[in-house]
Amino acid sequence: MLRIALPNKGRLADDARELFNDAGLEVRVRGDRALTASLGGEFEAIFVRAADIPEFVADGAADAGVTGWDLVCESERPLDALLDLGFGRCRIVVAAREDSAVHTADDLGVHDGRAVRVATVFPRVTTRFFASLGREATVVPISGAVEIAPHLGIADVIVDLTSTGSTLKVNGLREVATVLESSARLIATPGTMPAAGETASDKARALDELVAALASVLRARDRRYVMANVPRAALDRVKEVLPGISGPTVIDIMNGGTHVAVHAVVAAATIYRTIAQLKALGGEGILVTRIERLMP
Ligand SMILES: Nc1ncnc2c1ncn2[C@@H]1O[C@H](COP(=O)(O)OP(=O)(O)OP(=O)(O)O)[C@@H](O)[C@H]1O
Ligand SMILES: O=P(O)(O)OC[C@H]1O[C@H](OP(=O)(O)OP(=O)(O)O)[C@H](O)[C@@H]1O
Ligand SMILES: [Mg+2]
Repeated sequence: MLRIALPNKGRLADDARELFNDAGLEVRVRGDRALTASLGGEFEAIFVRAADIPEFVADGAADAGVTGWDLVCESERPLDALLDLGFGRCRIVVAAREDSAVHTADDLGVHDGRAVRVATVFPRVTTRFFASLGREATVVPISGAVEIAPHLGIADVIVDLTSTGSTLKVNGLREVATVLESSARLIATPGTMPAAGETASDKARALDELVAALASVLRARDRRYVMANVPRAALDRVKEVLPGISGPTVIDIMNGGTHVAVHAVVAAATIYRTIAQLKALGGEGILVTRIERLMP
């Protein structure tokens, strides 16, 4: 049995569950407050706080887990990061009061004759960041609502998460420097994956299957399957528009005359341009669909 720690609530919980469902590992919980669930086959989930997941996985209480890279870094535990899951994108930043004299990392020196005071829920990441700048800092550990600290006079700056920037703005704070870029990761207990030449244990094989299943869903998410009827005479130029994985599939159309059908996997981000280019080349009956999974 491979035990996977998933966030029980908060920013990462819904996306993690959706990803596992899409990968065919359906989270079947016995009610809202259940702490464990079967994911089918040899997988089971435990639901815990995102901040505790690095510890649980490092200790082997769970074999794998989904949590933020920020929390993995803060834990300072050795962990195998197996996949960037693409959601929970945010940054840990240094922020100062809008009316303060701190504008860039260069201004993070001595304040009123003493080291800068930094309020944060990330004391270790913060300590490492200031050490990397060669600056002294006094870390003021706080467990939440950090944004208020500079206004209470208990800190000069904060180190906290931001994504849209609206929380900083609402609290009269200005971003000064980026400390870390974060997103959700699949992590595993070190040593679970077999090294080259080692025979895989049942756990290692299950973990390998999990990584392959999640990766195939992530790969599919930013791609689309395009089908179109195009003039045979334009095929060379169509191939430039539809590179596909190994070039587009070209299919004869019954009574298609001068037209053939082309199918290809393309980038979702530029699909609007692909469609416009196909149209410009005489493409008709253009159809775009989502892909559930994509294995290279
Ligand atoms: N604004 C955000 N945008 C994107 N991802 C975020 C954002 N805030 C947090 N995250 C990610 O989600 C993780 C968990 O944050 P979340 O807010 O769910 O819990 P928490 O505030 O740390 O703890 P709790 O609410 O359980 O006390 C963070 O460590 C980070 O990786
Ligand atoms: O840049 P923004 O888009 O405004 O996001 C940043 C905010 O999001 C997180 O808090 P969250 O909303 O998770 O609330 P919490 O403090 O209860 O964790 C984080 O701690 C920031 O306060
Ligand atoms: Mg939060």
